[in-house]
Amino acid sequence: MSSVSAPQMNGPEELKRSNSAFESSVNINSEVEAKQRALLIEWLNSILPNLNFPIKASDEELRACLIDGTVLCQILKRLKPASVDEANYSYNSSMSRSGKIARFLTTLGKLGISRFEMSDLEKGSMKPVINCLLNLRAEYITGGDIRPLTSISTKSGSRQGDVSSPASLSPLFGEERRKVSSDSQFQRGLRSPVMSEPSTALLHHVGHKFHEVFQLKQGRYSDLPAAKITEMMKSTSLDHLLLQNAPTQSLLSVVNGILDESVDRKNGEIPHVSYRRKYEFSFKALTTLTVLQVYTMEAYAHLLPHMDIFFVLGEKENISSDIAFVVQRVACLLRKVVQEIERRISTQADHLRTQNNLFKTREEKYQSRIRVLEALASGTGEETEIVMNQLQQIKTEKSKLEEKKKLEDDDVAKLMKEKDQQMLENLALKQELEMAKKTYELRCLQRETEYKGANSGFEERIKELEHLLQVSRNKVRELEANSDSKYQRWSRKESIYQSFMDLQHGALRELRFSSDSIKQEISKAQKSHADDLYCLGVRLKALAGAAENYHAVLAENRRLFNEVQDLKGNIRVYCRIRPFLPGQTKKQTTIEYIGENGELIFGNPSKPGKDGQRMFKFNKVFGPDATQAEVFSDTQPLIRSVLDGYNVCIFAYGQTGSGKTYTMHLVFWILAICFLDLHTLGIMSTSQPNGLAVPDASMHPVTSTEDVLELMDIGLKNRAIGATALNERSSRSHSVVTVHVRGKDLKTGIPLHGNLHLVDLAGSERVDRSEATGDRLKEAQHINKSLSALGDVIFALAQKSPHVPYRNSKLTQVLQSSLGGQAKTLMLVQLNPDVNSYSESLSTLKFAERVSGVELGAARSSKEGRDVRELMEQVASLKDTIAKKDDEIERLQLLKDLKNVYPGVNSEKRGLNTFRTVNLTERNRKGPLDYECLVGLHLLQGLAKWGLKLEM
Ligand SMILES: Nc1ncnc2c1ncn2[C@@H]1O[C@H](COP(=O)(O)OP(=O)(O)OP(=O)(O)O)[C@@H](O)[C@H]1O
Repeated sequence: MSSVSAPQMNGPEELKRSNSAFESSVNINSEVEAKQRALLIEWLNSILPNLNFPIKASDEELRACLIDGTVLCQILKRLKPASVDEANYSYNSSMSRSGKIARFLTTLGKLGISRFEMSDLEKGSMKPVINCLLNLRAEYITGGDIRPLTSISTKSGSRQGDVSSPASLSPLFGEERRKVSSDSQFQRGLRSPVMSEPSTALLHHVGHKFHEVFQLKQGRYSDLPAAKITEMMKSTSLDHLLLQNAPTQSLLSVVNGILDESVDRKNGEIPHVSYRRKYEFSFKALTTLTVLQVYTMEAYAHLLPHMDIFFVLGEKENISSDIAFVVQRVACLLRKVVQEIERRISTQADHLRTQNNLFKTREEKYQSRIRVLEALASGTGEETEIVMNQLQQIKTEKSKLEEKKKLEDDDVAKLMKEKDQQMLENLALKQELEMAKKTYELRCLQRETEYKGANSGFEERIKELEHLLQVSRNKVRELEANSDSKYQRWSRKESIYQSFMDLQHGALRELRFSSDSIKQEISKAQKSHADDLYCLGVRLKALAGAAENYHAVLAENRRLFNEVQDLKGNIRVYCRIRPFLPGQTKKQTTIEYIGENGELIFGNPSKPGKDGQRMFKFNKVFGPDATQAEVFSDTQPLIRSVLDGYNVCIFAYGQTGSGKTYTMHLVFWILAICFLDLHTLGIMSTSQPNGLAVPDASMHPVTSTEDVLELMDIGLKNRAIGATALNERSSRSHSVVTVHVRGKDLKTGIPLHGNLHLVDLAGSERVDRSEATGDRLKEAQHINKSLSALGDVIFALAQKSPHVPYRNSKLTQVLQSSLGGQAKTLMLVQLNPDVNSYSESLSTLKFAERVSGVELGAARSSKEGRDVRELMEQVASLKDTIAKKDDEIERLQLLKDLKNVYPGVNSEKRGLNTFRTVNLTERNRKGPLDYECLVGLHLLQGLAKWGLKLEM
């Protein structure tokens, strides 16, 4: 550095030139870019003559030229045809744009030339593209002639006579033509009066150097020895520049170039925008060398923080030492520039001081001359005075001019200051504006994105809403149509209802009127009705009393009728119809009608109509629903007459399985005293001393119900029972229970003796139906024979035949006293309603009909001394009583008819039908006779105990 001579500053002229250079350097980058672009276009035109691209084309025009990749391919084809063959590519129109560009970039990569991105060619700044192509140019060109890229390594072999190369090579940079060429350009730039001109060349040159350095970093760096780098850095033209005593602005341009290159080559890793802005700002503001120093230092200070990036990259690629070297070299260069600038500033200061001294000396010289002239002037008289005056005038003018000049200088300085300040403010404002613009753009972008997002959402929403609106409009239309139609309907209905209401109101008025009149009528009717009701109540009371009497009279009538029957001596016949048994499936009945007064219509199912019907009449017919109690209540008076000393015989007759035992069962269990199994009896004697018709029969005194039951058990065990096809437990024998009652009339002391025969006959059966065989057949034949004998006896009695064949069977012998004497006889005819038993039932009914016609003669009690006349009188009085009762019945019948007209009177009927349980003990005490009849008492008490109710 000591060898560098001080720069020759030509005072204000140099300063003015510096100022203009500073101003022009504000646009240095754009100018540099324009020149680089022009250089590139010039080169392109030279290697591709057909291109003929305008030199002053803009970035965008250049982009349009290069973007389809064809020109790039042509460049490659021109520069490196081998690459086309190697890759076997054909650069023709069929290849896609991106394919061509990619190929170009690949080839660049192979050549170790830093590439641009595809996006750089498509949009944004074209600077990376231009730099890349300039690098390509720098790799091989010498003045528009093609140097094959394969010979890049042998740079010394490049052609002489490049347009850009100087005539003579610099002694410092003479090793490589390319470098010499660049350096020569630089030197030429230094000699140029325009400051920007050499700076462009310098920038390009220094940029090229840095490009090499950074290109090594990207690709071949590791292959390059450190010594080579040192050599490269040493070979920079900066030292030369300093040695050439280049203007300060040139130095600054060099620094600018170094910084630009370093920043550009950092691939955007360094925030060069802010750095450059600050740099430019400082650059523009530099009006003095002091400021220049500040700028340089600041630029350097800005560069330093980014240097660590080199180290980071270096560490990554194990090249830290080399990078560090590069950075140190850069720092060294910058330091040199700074030192040079400092030196020049101090030199300028010295120069200014020297000039100042010179001006002062000159001023003193002029002053002394003035003084000499004054002295001369004072000694010459008038002329002198005139001269003096003139001199004085000149002096005044001069001082005025000096003052004016001073003022103007002050004004100029002030204006300069203001101008600088204004510029600073402008820059600050521009910066702010830029920032604001960018922020605004960013916000605009954000807003636009948001707006787009929101807009699409809104559009969808609007569509939905429009759809909904449409739907709701349709609905509204429908609803309107509906409501219209409804409104019309309703208005029609309203008018109808209105007229209806009017009618109704009219009708209501009429109704009210008629209701009032009806109310009056009703109150009248109520009054008369109450009167009628009162009368009716009175009548009803009378009727109730009469009805009660009627039933009492009816009962009495029946009793009297029975008594008449008894007096007549007829055998009473009660018919009982068995219900269908649970197992019977065919439920076709032969019984067609059962009357209250003993009528029975028996029908033949095979002969429907009146032909198949036959009517029978008995004393009483019990239907299938009749209970045991009902049957017993009708037979009970007959049993009671035993206590009056009468002989009573009750026997059940009917086919097998028709219910004989069922009916007699209850009576047997209570009344039996002696139980004779006729089947086991031997020959009977009719005149036994004990009054029994059956020999071997024993008499057992009983004092309680238990005694009777015990005797019954013995009898049942002795009775022969067997199963037939018609009855599972068929009684295979006749059974007779005889109750002997002995008593005494307490008034007269006359002894009384009555017998009760309860006879359960064995069932009559058709042998073919009962499927009896063997012993059963013999039994059946025997039974049928005895029954037939009974039939013969009955027939003889009915015919009033002089001979009654009692002796034909044991049965008829046992029943002789009951059938032939003055006994009260009741035959219970049992019927099976099943149609299969039609013929048996018919013969049973015929037999019963014959029996009912048998007159046994008037029954007589054993009360001795009662003669016939007395009995006849009794009959006569009874007939009278009956006649009276008949009258009474007629009267009551009338009342009954009246009651049917007024059914409300029925509540009284219940009292008439009430059953009363017989208090036998009390009755016996009140009765005409007081019996020592324990058996009868127990018998009836037993009935009461079993809950039987007897209608009295
Ligand atoms: N009124 C009735 N109510 C309910 N079941 C009855 C009635 N009459 C008879 N039966 C039933 O019919 C079946 C036959 O009755 P029962 O043995 O009394 O006949 P039967 O005439 O004595 O026969 P058999 O001459 O063969 O001894 C029995 O199972 C009995 O319980």
